[in-house]
Amino acid sequence: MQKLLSKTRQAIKDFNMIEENDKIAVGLSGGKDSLALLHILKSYQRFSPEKFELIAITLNPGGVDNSPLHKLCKDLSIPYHEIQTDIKEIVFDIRKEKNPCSLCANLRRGALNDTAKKLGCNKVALGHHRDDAIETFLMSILYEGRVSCFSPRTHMDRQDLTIIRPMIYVEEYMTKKAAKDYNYPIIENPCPVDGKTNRQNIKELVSKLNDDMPGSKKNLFGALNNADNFFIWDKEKIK
Ligand SMILES: Nc1ncnc2c1ncn2[C@@H]1O[C@H](COP(=O)(O)OP(=O)(O)OP(=O)(O)O)[C@@H](O)[C@H]1O
Repeated sequence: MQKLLSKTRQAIKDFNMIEENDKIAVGLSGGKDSLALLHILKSYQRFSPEKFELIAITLNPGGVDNSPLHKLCKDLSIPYHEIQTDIKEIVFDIRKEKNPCSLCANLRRGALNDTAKKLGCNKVALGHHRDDAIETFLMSILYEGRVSCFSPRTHMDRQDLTIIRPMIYVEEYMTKKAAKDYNYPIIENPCPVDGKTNRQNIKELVSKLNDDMPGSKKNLFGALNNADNFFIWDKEKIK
C-alpha cells in the first residue's frame, strides 16, 4: 500500500489533480483497479494537505449484485450511490453492437458524469493505471493510426467537471497485489466480451514485447511523458 500511495501522491502532485474543497466521485466498477483507487484515496485523505470529500458511484449495467460494494463503502464511511442502468440491454440486445466497447464506455462515461454532477461533485476519479495508458497509447497508433491517449486530468467544459486518473503511475501488478492482500470484494465483470477485446490483444502484445525487448514498456510510457521530444511529420512545417 505504501508504494501505491506514494505513486498516486506523485501523480496527484504532478498533474494538480486534487484541490482544496474538492468533492470527488470515484467511479467504482467493482473491479480491482477502482477498488484500489477508492482504498488509496481514502488513505490519502488522512494526510492530504488539501481537504476533500469522497463519494463512490457504481453504474449497474443491469442485473449485477453490488451488495458487497454497499457494505465496503459503509465500512469505509464513504457515501455510496448505485445507479441502475440498461446499458447492457442497449449495447447487446437493442443495438447488437459488433464493437460494443466504445458505445458501452460512452454510455458509462455519460451516466457517471451526469450522476456525479447531480450529486454536487466537481471531480470524477477513474481507476486507470500505467498499463492502461500504455495500452491506450498503442491501441490508438495500431488500430486508429493516430498518436493519442487519455489525459491524467481533463476538464469537461460543457459539464464543468474535471476527470482525474490518480493511479496513472501505478502498475497493474500493484493493484492485483492490493486486491489479494486486502481481500477486496471483487464483483465479477458482467461484460460478455470481457477478455476477448482489442485491449486484451494489445495487453498480450505489450507483455511479449517487454519480454523480447526488456525496457520497451518503460520507454512507451516515457514517450507519453516526453512532449518536448514529440517529432511527427508536419508537412506545413517541413516543406
Ligand atoms: N460500472 C461502472 N461504474 C462506475 N465506474 C465505472 C464502471 N465501469 C468503469 N468505471 C470506471 O472507469 C474506469 C475504467 O473502466 P474500465 O472498464 O477500463 O475498467 P478496468 O480497467 O477494468 O478497471 P476496474 O478494475 O476498476 O474495473 C474504472 O476503473 C472505474 O473507475
